[in-house]
Amino acid sequence: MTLVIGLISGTSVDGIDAALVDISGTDLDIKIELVARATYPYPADLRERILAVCAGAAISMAQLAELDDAIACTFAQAAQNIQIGHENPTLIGSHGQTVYHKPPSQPITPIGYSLQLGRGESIANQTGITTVSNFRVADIAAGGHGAPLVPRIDAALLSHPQEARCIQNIGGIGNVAYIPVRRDNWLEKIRAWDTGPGNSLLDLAVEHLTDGAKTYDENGSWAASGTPCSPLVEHWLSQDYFYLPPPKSTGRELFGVDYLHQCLQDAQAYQLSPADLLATLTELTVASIVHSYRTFLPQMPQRLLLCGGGSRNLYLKRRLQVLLEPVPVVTTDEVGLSADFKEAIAFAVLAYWRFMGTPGNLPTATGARQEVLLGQIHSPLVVSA
Ligand SMILES: Nc1ncnc2c1ncn2[C@@H]1O[C@H](COP(=O)(O)OP(=O)(O)OP(=O)(O)O)[C@@H](O)[C@H]1O
Ligand SMILES: CC(=O)N[C@H]1[C@@H]2OC[C@@H](O2)[C@@H](O)[C@@H]1O[C@H](C)C(=O)O
Repeated sequence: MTLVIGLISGTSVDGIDAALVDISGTDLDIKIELVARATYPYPADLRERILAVCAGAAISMAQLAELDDAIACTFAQAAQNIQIGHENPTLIGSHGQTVYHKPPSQPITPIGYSLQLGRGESIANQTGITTVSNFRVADIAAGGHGAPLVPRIDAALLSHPQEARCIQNIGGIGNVAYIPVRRDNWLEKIRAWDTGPGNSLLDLAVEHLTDGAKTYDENGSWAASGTPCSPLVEHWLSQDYFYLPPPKSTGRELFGVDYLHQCLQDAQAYQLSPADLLATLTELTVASIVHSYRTFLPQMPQRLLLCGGGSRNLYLKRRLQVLLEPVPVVTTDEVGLSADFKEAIAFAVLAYWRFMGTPGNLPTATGARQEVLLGQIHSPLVVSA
Protein backbone atom coordinates (compact mmCIF):
# COMPACT_ATOMS: atom_id res chain seq x y z
CA MET A 1 0.00 0.00 0.00
CA THR A 2 1.22 3.52 -0.76
CA LEU A 3 -0.21 6.53 1.02
CA VAL A 4 -0.71 9.39 -1.43
CA ILE A 5 -2.27 12.87 -1.13
CA GLY A 6 -4.31 14.12 -4.09
CA LEU A 7 -5.01 17.85 -4.40
CA ILE A 8 -7.11 19.85 -6.85
CA SER A 9 -8.99 23.08 -7.15
CA GLY A 10 -11.34 22.91 -10.12
CA THR A 11 -12.98 25.43 -12.41
CA SER A 12 -15.46 26.50 -9.71
CA VAL A 13 -12.44 27.92 -7.83
CA ASP A 14 -14.20 27.23 -4.53
CA GLY A 15 -11.26 25.70 -2.71
CA ILE A 16 -8.83 22.84 -2.53
CA ASP A 17 -10.19 19.32 -2.41
CA ALA A 18 -7.70 17.10 -0.61
CA ALA A 19 -7.82 13.30 -0.42
CA LEU A 20 -5.47 11.01 1.50
CA VAL A 21 -5.57 7.72 -0.35
CA ASP A 22 -4.06 4.29 0.23
CA ILE A 23 -3.30 2.81 -3.19
CA SER A 24 -2.22 -0.70 -4.15
CA GLY A 25 -1.94 -2.70 -7.37
CA THR A 26 -0.77 -1.75 -10.83
CA ASP A 27 -2.11 0.00 -13.90
CA LEU A 28 -5.86 -0.48 -14.27
CA ASP A 29 -5.92 -3.13 -11.55
CA ILE A 30 -5.56 -0.81 -8.61
CA LYS A 31 -7.42 -0.66 -5.34
CA ILE A 32 -7.90 2.49 -3.33
CA GLU A 33 -8.99 3.29 0.19
CA LEU A 34 -9.99 6.88 0.99
CA VAL A 35 -8.34 7.48 4.38
CA ALA A 36 -9.19 11.17 4.81
CA ARG A 37 -10.88 13.92 2.81
CA ALA A 38 -11.43 17.65 3.28
CA THR A 39 -12.11 20.82 1.32
CA TYR A 40 -10.11 23.90 2.28
CA PRO A 41 -11.80 27.06 0.93
CA TYR A 42 -9.55 29.68 -0.65
CA PRO A 43 -9.18 32.94 1.29
CA ALA A 44 -11.73 35.33 -0.30
CA ASP A 45 -9.14 37.72 -1.76
CA LEU A 46 -7.13 34.89 -3.36
CA ARG A 47 -10.32 33.46 -4.91
CA GLU A 48 -11.18 36.86 -6.34
CA ARG A 49 -7.72 37.26 -7.87
CA ILE A 50 -7.92 33.80 -9.46
CA LEU A 51 -11.40 34.42 -10.88
CA ALA A 52 -10.26 37.75 -12.30
CA VAL A 53 -7.34 36.10 -14.12
CA CYS A 54 -9.63 33.31 -15.37
CA ALA A 55 -11.98 36.00 -16.72
CA GLY A 56 -9.10 37.52 -18.70
CA ALA A 57 -7.78 40.29 -16.40
CA ALA A 58 -4.30 41.43 -17.42
CA ILE A 59 -1.68 41.03 -14.70
CA SER A 60 2.07 41.70 -14.63
CA MET A 61 4.68 38.92 -14.53
CA ALA A 62 5.41 39.88 -10.91
CA GLN A 63 1.73 39.46 -10.03
CA LEU A 64 1.67 36.12 -11.88
CA ALA A 65 4.65 34.87 -9.87
CA GLU A 66 3.06 36.07 -6.65
CA LEU A 67 -0.25 34.36 -7.53
CA ASP A 68 1.56 31.12 -8.42
CA ASP A 69 3.27 31.11 -5.02
CA ALA A 70 0.14 32.08 -3.07
CA ILE A 71 -1.69 29.13 -4.66
CA ALA A 72 1.26 26.79 -3.96
CA CYS A 73 1.25 27.87 -0.28
CA THR A 74 -2.49 27.21 0.02
CA PHE A 75 -2.08 23.77 -1.58
CA ALA A 76 0.91 22.97 0.67
CA GLN A 77 -1.16 23.94 3.73
CA ALA A 78 -3.99 21.68 2.55
CA ALA A 79 -1.47 18.81 2.26
CA GLN A 80 -0.15 19.51 5.78
CA ASN A 81 -3.67 19.56 7.22
CA ILE A 82 -5.04 16.42 5.57
CA GLN A 83 -2.22 14.22 6.90
CA ILE A 84 -2.65 15.20 10.57
CA GLY A 85 -3.22 12.06 12.66
CA HIS A 86 -2.11 9.71 9.88
CA GLU A 87 1.12 8.00 8.80
CA ASN A 88 3.50 10.01 6.63
CA PRO A 89 2.37 9.99 2.99
CA THR A 90 4.91 8.96 0.35
CA LEU A 91 3.73 11.23 -2.41
CA ILE A 92 1.57 14.22 -3.34
CA GLY A 93 -0.23 14.52 -6.67
CA SER A 94 -1.18 18.18 -7.12
CA HIS A 95 -3.27 19.33 -10.06
CA GLY A 96 -2.99 22.99 -9.09
CA GLN A 97 -5.40 25.67 -10.27
CA THR A 98 -6.27 26.01 -13.94
CA VAL A 99 -6.20 29.68 -14.92
CA TYR A 100 -6.09 29.28 -18.70
CA HIS A 101 -6.99 26.47 -21.06
CA LYS A 102 -6.76 26.62 -24.83
CA PRO A 103 -7.59 23.39 -26.66
CA PRO A 104 -5.62 22.54 -29.79
CA SER A 105 -7.41 23.57 -32.96
CA GLN A 106 -6.34 22.26 -36.35
CA PRO A 107 -4.77 23.64 -38.50
CA ILE A 108 -4.12 27.02 -36.86
CA THR A 109 -2.93 26.00 -33.40
CA PRO A 110 -2.20 22.26 -33.55
CA ILE A 111 -0.74 22.35 -30.03
CA GLY A 112 -2.97 23.48 -27.19
CA TYR A 113 -1.99 25.27 -24.02
CA SER A 114 -3.11 24.77 -20.44
CA LEU A 115 -1.79 26.61 -17.41
CA GLN A 116 -2.14 25.35 -13.85
CA LEU A 117 -0.71 27.49 -11.06
CA GLY A 118 0.64 26.31 -7.69
CA ARG A 119 4.10 25.07 -8.53
CA GLY A 120 5.02 21.60 -7.38
CA GLU A 121 8.60 22.50 -6.40
CA SER A 122 7.25 24.83 -3.77
CA ILE A 123 4.73 22.28 -2.45
CA ALA A 124 7.49 19.64 -2.21
CA ASN A 125 9.77 21.97 -0.25
CA GLN A 126 7.06 23.19 2.09
CA THR A 127 5.76 19.72 2.90
CA GLY A 128 8.99 17.68 2.62
CA ILE A 129 7.03 15.24 0.40
CA THR A 130 7.87 14.38 -3.21
CA THR A 131 5.25 16.11 -5.34
CA VAL A 132 4.04 15.38 -8.85
CA SER A 133 2.45 18.33 -10.68
CA ASN A 134 1.87 19.75 -14.19
CA PHE A 135 -0.07 16.70 -15.29
CA ARG A 136 -1.53 18.13 -18.49
CA VAL A 137 1.57 19.26 -20.41
CA ALA A 138 2.86 15.85 -21.60
CA ASP A 139 -0.50 14.94 -23.13
CA ILE A 140 -0.66 18.34 -24.83
CA ALA A 141 2.86 17.87 -26.20
CA ALA A 142 1.63 14.57 -27.68
CA GLY A 143 -1.06 16.50 -29.57
CA GLY A 144 -3.82 15.99 -26.99
CA HIS A 145 -6.11 18.42 -25.20
CA GLY A 146 -4.52 17.67 -21.82
CA ALA A 147 -8.10 17.06 -20.64
CA PRO A 148 -10.09 15.26 -19.50
CA LEU A 149 -7.53 13.16 -17.60
CA VAL A 150 -9.83 11.51 -15.05
CA PRO A 151 -11.35 8.96 -17.53
CA ARG A 152 -8.42 6.56 -17.11
CA ILE A 153 -9.05 6.58 -13.36
CA ASP A 154 -12.79 6.13 -14.03
CA ALA A 155 -11.86 3.11 -16.15
CA ALA A 156 -9.75 1.63 -13.35
CA LEU A 157 -12.18 2.27 -10.51
CA LEU A 158 -15.66 2.29 -12.04
CA SER A 159 -15.64 -0.15 -14.97
CA HIS A 160 -17.99 -3.12 -14.69
CA PRO A 161 -17.91 -6.64 -16.18
CA GLN A 162 -21.56 -6.54 -17.30
CA GLU A 163 -22.55 -2.88 -17.46
CA ALA A 164 -21.63 -0.01 -19.82
CA ARG A 165 -21.52 3.18 -17.77
CA CYS A 166 -21.25 6.91 -18.24
CA ILE A 167 -19.43 8.75 -15.50
CA GLN A 168 -20.60 12.37 -15.62
CA ASN A 169 -18.73 14.99 -13.62
CA ILE A 170 -20.65 18.21 -13.05
CA GLY A 171 -18.15 20.72 -11.72
CA GLY A 172 -17.78 24.24 -13.09
CA ILE A 173 -17.43 22.46 -16.43
CA GLY A 174 -19.03 19.08 -17.15
CA ASN A 175 -17.17 16.09 -18.51
CA VAL A 176 -18.16 12.53 -19.33
CA ALA A 177 -16.36 9.21 -19.62
CA TYR A 178 -18.21 6.40 -21.39
CA ILE A 179 -16.81 3.11 -20.03
CA PRO A 180 -18.01 0.06 -21.99
CA VAL A 181 -18.39 -3.38 -20.43
CA ARG A 182 -14.94 -4.40 -19.15
CA ARG A 183 -13.98 -7.16 -21.60
CA ASP A 184 -12.09 -7.66 -24.90
CA ASN A 185 -10.80 -4.32 -26.25
CA TRP A 186 -12.80 -2.23 -23.81
CA LEU A 187 -10.04 0.33 -23.19
CA GLU A 188 -9.96 1.34 -26.87
CA LYS A 189 -13.74 1.78 -26.84
CA ILE A 190 -13.77 4.34 -24.02
CA ARG A 191 -14.98 7.77 -25.11
CA ALA A 192 -14.69 10.99 -23.10
CA TRP A 193 -15.03 14.73 -23.55
CA ASP A 194 -15.99 17.94 -21.81
CA THR A 195 -19.76 18.27 -22.22
CA GLY A 196 -19.79 22.08 -21.72
CA PRO A 197 -21.08 24.13 -18.80
CA GLY A 198 -21.63 22.30 -15.53
CA ASN A 199 -22.37 24.82 -12.76
CA SER A 200 -20.24 27.71 -14.08
CA LEU A 201 -23.07 29.73 -15.67
CA LEU A 202 -25.52 28.83 -12.89
CA ASP A 203 -23.10 29.98 -10.18
CA LEU A 204 -22.37 33.24 -12.01
CA ALA A 205 -26.12 33.85 -12.45
CA VAL A 206 -26.81 33.25 -8.74
CA GLU A 207 -24.04 35.69 -7.83
CA HIS A 208 -25.47 38.21 -10.28
CA LEU A 209 -29.06 37.79 -9.01
CA THR A 210 -28.09 38.07 -5.32
CA ASP A 211 -25.46 40.83 -5.70
CA GLY A 212 -22.82 38.37 -4.56
CA ALA A 213 -24.67 37.28 -1.40
CA LYS A 214 -24.91 33.68 -2.71
CA THR A 215 -22.48 31.75 -4.87
CA TYR A 216 -24.65 28.77 -5.91
CA ASP A 217 -28.21 27.45 -5.96
CA GLU A 218 -28.23 25.07 -2.99
CA ASN A 219 -29.79 21.72 -3.98
CA GLY A 220 -31.16 23.51 -7.07
CA SER A 221 -34.20 24.62 -5.06
CA TRP A 222 -34.33 28.12 -6.56
CA ALA A 223 -34.27 26.74 -10.13
CA ALA A 224 -36.83 24.09 -9.13
CA SER A 225 -39.33 26.86 -8.39
CA GLY A 226 -39.04 28.15 -11.98
CA THR A 227 -39.78 26.81 -15.44
CA PRO A 228 -37.19 26.35 -18.21
CA CYS A 229 -37.75 28.49 -21.30
CA SER A 230 -37.53 25.90 -24.12
CA PRO A 231 -36.92 28.30 -27.06
CA LEU A 232 -33.95 29.80 -25.20
CA VAL A 233 -32.49 26.38 -24.43
CA GLU A 234 -32.88 25.44 -28.10
CA HIS A 235 -31.18 28.68 -29.13
CA TRP A 236 -28.28 28.24 -26.68
CA LEU A 237 -27.84 24.63 -27.80
CA SER A 238 -26.98 25.86 -31.28
CA GLN A 239 -23.56 27.01 -29.96
CA ASP A 240 -20.74 25.48 -32.08
CA TYR A 241 -19.09 23.74 -29.13
CA PHE A 242 -21.99 21.31 -28.71
CA TYR A 243 -21.55 20.08 -32.29
CA LEU A 244 -17.76 19.65 -32.23
CA PRO A 245 -16.97 15.95 -32.34
CA PRO A 246 -14.83 14.57 -29.48
CA PRO A 247 -12.09 14.62 -28.37
CA LYS A 248 -12.86 18.11 -27.10
CA SER A 249 -12.29 20.20 -24.00
CA THR A 250 -13.35 23.59 -22.77
CA GLY A 251 -13.26 25.91 -19.77
CA ARG A 252 -14.29 29.21 -18.25
CA GLU A 253 -12.68 30.92 -21.28
CA LEU A 254 -15.82 29.93 -23.22
CA PHE A 255 -18.47 29.19 -20.55
CA GLY A 256 -17.64 32.11 -18.24
CA VAL A 257 -18.62 35.69 -17.51
CA ASP A 258 -18.98 36.87 -21.14
CA TYR A 259 -21.10 33.84 -22.00
CA LEU A 260 -23.44 34.56 -19.08
CA HIS A 261 -23.80 38.19 -20.17
CA GLN A 262 -24.87 36.99 -23.60
CA CYS A 263 -27.38 34.60 -21.96
CA LEU A 264 -28.78 37.45 -19.83
CA GLN A 265 -29.16 39.57 -22.94
CA ASP A 266 -30.93 36.74 -24.81
CA ALA A 267 -33.24 36.19 -21.83
CA GLN A 268 -34.47 39.78 -21.81
CA ALA A 269 -36.87 39.13 -24.69
CA TYR A 270 -38.63 36.46 -22.62
CA GLN A 271 -38.97 38.51 -19.41
CA LEU A 272 -37.96 35.56 -17.25
CA SER A 273 -38.19 35.64 -13.46
CA PRO A 274 -34.92 34.88 -11.61
CA ALA A 275 -36.20 31.34 -10.92
CA ASP A 276 -37.07 30.83 -14.62
CA LEU A 277 -33.61 32.05 -15.63
CA LEU A 278 -31.93 29.57 -13.27
CA ALA A 279 -34.23 26.76 -14.45
CA THR A 280 -33.32 27.63 -18.06
CA LEU A 281 -29.56 27.68 -17.36
CA THR A 282 -29.88 24.37 -15.49
CA GLU A 283 -31.72 22.96 -18.50
CA LEU A 284 -28.86 24.06 -20.77
CA THR A 285 -26.42 22.00 -18.68
CA VAL A 286 -28.77 19.00 -18.69
CA ALA A 287 -29.75 19.26 -22.36
CA SER A 288 -26.14 19.73 -23.52
CA ILE A 289 -25.11 16.58 -21.63
CA VAL A 290 -27.96 14.47 -23.04
CA HIS A 291 -27.54 15.92 -26.56
CA SER A 292 -23.84 15.00 -26.52
CA TYR A 293 -24.59 11.39 -25.47
CA ARG A 294 -27.19 10.97 -28.21
CA THR A 295 -24.85 12.52 -30.79
CA PHE A 296 -21.45 11.07 -29.93
CA LEU A 297 -21.88 7.79 -28.01
CA PRO A 298 -21.90 4.44 -29.83
CA GLN A 299 -24.88 3.51 -27.61
CA MET A 300 -26.59 4.87 -24.52
CA PRO A 301 -25.10 3.62 -21.23
CA GLN A 302 -26.87 1.12 -18.97
CA ARG A 303 -26.27 3.42 -15.98
CA LEU A 304 -25.19 7.01 -15.38
CA LEU A 305 -22.95 7.73 -12.40
CA LEU A 306 -22.81 11.38 -11.34
CA CYS A 307 -20.02 13.12 -9.46
CA GLY A 308 -18.84 16.67 -8.72
CA GLY A 309 -20.73 19.36 -6.83
CA GLY A 310 -23.53 19.42 -9.41
CA SER A 311 -24.52 15.90 -8.33
CA ARG A 312 -25.90 17.60 -5.17
CA ASN A 313 -28.20 19.77 -7.29
CA LEU A 314 -31.39 17.72 -6.92
CA TYR A 315 -33.30 19.68 -9.57
CA LEU A 316 -30.50 19.14 -12.12
CA LYS A 317 -30.32 15.45 -11.22
CA ARG A 318 -34.09 15.06 -11.59
CA ARG A 319 -34.07 16.73 -15.03
CA LEU A 320 -31.25 14.42 -16.14
CA GLN A 321 -33.29 11.44 -14.94
CA VAL A 322 -36.31 12.60 -16.94
CA LEU A 323 -34.39 13.24 -20.16
CA LEU A 324 -32.41 9.99 -19.93
CA GLU A 325 -35.31 7.71 -18.97
CA PRO A 326 -35.01 4.64 -18.67
CA VAL A 327 -31.25 4.93 -17.86
CA PRO A 328 -30.82 4.91 -14.03
CA VAL A 329 -29.06 8.04 -12.72
CA VAL A 330 -27.19 7.61 -9.42
CA THR A 331 -24.06 9.12 -7.86
CA THR A 332 -20.66 7.42 -7.70
CA ASP A 333 -21.14 7.31 -3.90
CA GLU A 334 -23.74 4.64 -4.54
CA VAL A 335 -21.09 2.39 -6.10
CA GLY A 336 -18.51 3.16 -3.41
CA LEU A 337 -16.51 6.09 -4.80
CA SER A 338 -16.84 9.56 -3.28
CA ALA A 339 -18.65 11.88 -5.71
CA ASP A 340 -17.15 14.95 -4.02
CA PHE A 341 -13.55 13.75 -3.91
CA LYS A 342 -13.19 11.67 -7.08
CA GLU A 343 -11.06 14.32 -8.79
CA ALA A 344 -8.74 14.65 -5.78
CA ILE A 345 -8.48 10.85 -5.62
CA ALA A 346 -7.71 10.84 -9.36
CA PHE A 347 -4.66 13.08 -8.93
CA ALA A 348 -3.37 10.82 -6.13
CA VAL A 349 -3.71 7.87 -8.53
CA LEU A 350 -2.03 9.81 -11.38
CA ALA A 351 0.95 10.57 -9.10
CA TYR A 352 1.11 6.88 -8.13
CA TRP A 353 1.00 5.82 -11.78
CA ARG A 354 3.74 8.35 -12.60
CA PHE A 355 5.98 6.61 -10.09
CA MET A 356 5.04 3.15 -11.32
CA GLY A 357 5.87 4.20 -14.91
CA THR A 358 2.22 3.79 -15.97
CA PRO A 359 0.71 6.20 -18.50
CA GLY A 360 -2.04 8.43 -17.16
CA ASN A 361 -3.81 9.61 -20.31
CA LEU A 362 -6.23 7.85 -22.60
CA PRO A 363 -5.67 8.90 -26.23
CA THR A 364 -9.36 8.22 -26.99
CA ALA A 365 -10.26 10.81 -24.33
CA THR A 366 -7.70 13.54 -24.96
CA GLY A 367 -6.84 13.00 -28.63
CA ALA A 368 -3.14 12.51 -27.88
CA ARG A 369 -1.16 10.51 -30.42
CA GLN A 370 -0.13 8.01 -27.75
CA GLU A 371 -0.24 7.10 -24.08
CA VAL A 372 2.33 9.08 -22.09
CA LEU A 373 3.60 9.40 -18.53
CA LEU A 374 1.88 12.38 -16.93
CA GLY A 375 3.35 14.79 -14.40
CA GLN A 376 6.65 16.30 -13.40
CA ILE A 377 8.32 14.99 -10.26
CA HIS A 378 9.68 17.41 -7.65
CA SER A 379 11.76 16.04 -4.78
CA PRO A 380 11.99 18.15 -1.63
CA LEU A 381 15.33 19.76 -0.84
CA VAL A 382 17.34 17.78 1.68
CA VAL A 383 18.33 20.21 4.44
CA SER A 384 21.89 19.48 5.60
CA ALA A 385 22.55 19.58 9.35
N1 LIG B 1 -25.62 21.32 -2.33
C1 LIG B 1 -25.42 21.78 -3.57
N2 LIG B 1 -26.47 22.11 -4.35
C2 LIG B 1 -26.30 22.59 -5.60
N3 LIG B 1 -25.09 22.78 -6.17
C3 LIG B 1 -24.01 22.45 -5.44
C4 LIG B 1 -24.09 21.94 -4.11
N4 LIG B 1 -22.84 21.71 -3.66
C5 LIG B 1 -22.00 22.09 -4.65
N5 LIG B 1 -22.68 22.53 -5.72
C6 LIG B 1 -22.16 23.06 -6.99
O1 LIG B 1 -20.96 22.43 -7.28
C7 LIG B 1 -19.94 23.40 -7.54
C8 LIG B 1 -18.61 22.85 -7.13
O2 LIG B 1 -18.42 21.64 -7.79
P1 LIG B 1 -17.00 20.98 -7.92
O3 LIG B 1 -16.22 21.23 -6.68
O4 LIG B 1 -17.22 19.58 -8.36
O5 LIG B 1 -16.40 21.85 -9.10
P2 LIG B 1 -14.90 21.94 -9.58
O6 LIG B 1 -14.19 20.69 -9.19
O7 LIG B 1 -14.35 23.23 -9.09
O8 LIG B 1 -15.07 22.03 -11.16
P3 LIG B 1 -14.40 21.13 -12.35
O9 LIG B 1 -14.82 19.72 -12.12
O10 LIG B 1 -14.99 21.76 -13.56
O11 LIG B 1 -12.93 21.36 -12.27
C9 LIG B 1 -20.37 24.62 -6.76
O12 LIG B 1 -19.81 25.79 -7.31
C10 LIG B 1 -21.88 24.55 -6.89
O13 LIG B 1 -22.31 25.13 -8.09
C1 LIG C 1 -8.07 22.38 -18.07
C2 LIG C 1 -8.87 21.89 -16.93
O1 LIG C 1 -8.55 22.14 -15.79
N1 LIG C 1 -9.94 21.14 -17.24
C3 LIG C 1 -10.81 20.56 -16.22
C4 LIG C 1 -12.17 21.24 -16.25
O2 LIG C 1 -13.01 20.76 -15.18
C5 LIG C 1 -13.79 19.67 -15.67
C6 LIG C 1 -13.31 19.51 -17.08
O3 LIG C 1 -12.89 20.83 -17.39
C7 LIG C 1 -12.09 18.55 -17.17
O4 LIG C 1 -11.72 18.36 -18.49
C8 LIG C 1 -10.85 19.07 -16.44
O5 LIG C 1 -10.70 18.49 -15.17
C9 LIG C 1 -10.70 17.14 -14.84
C10 LIG C 1 -10.07 17.00 -13.50
C11 LIG C 1 -10.02 16.20 -15.85
O6 LIG C 1 -8.98 16.51 -16.41
O7 LIG C 1 -10.54 15.09 -16.03
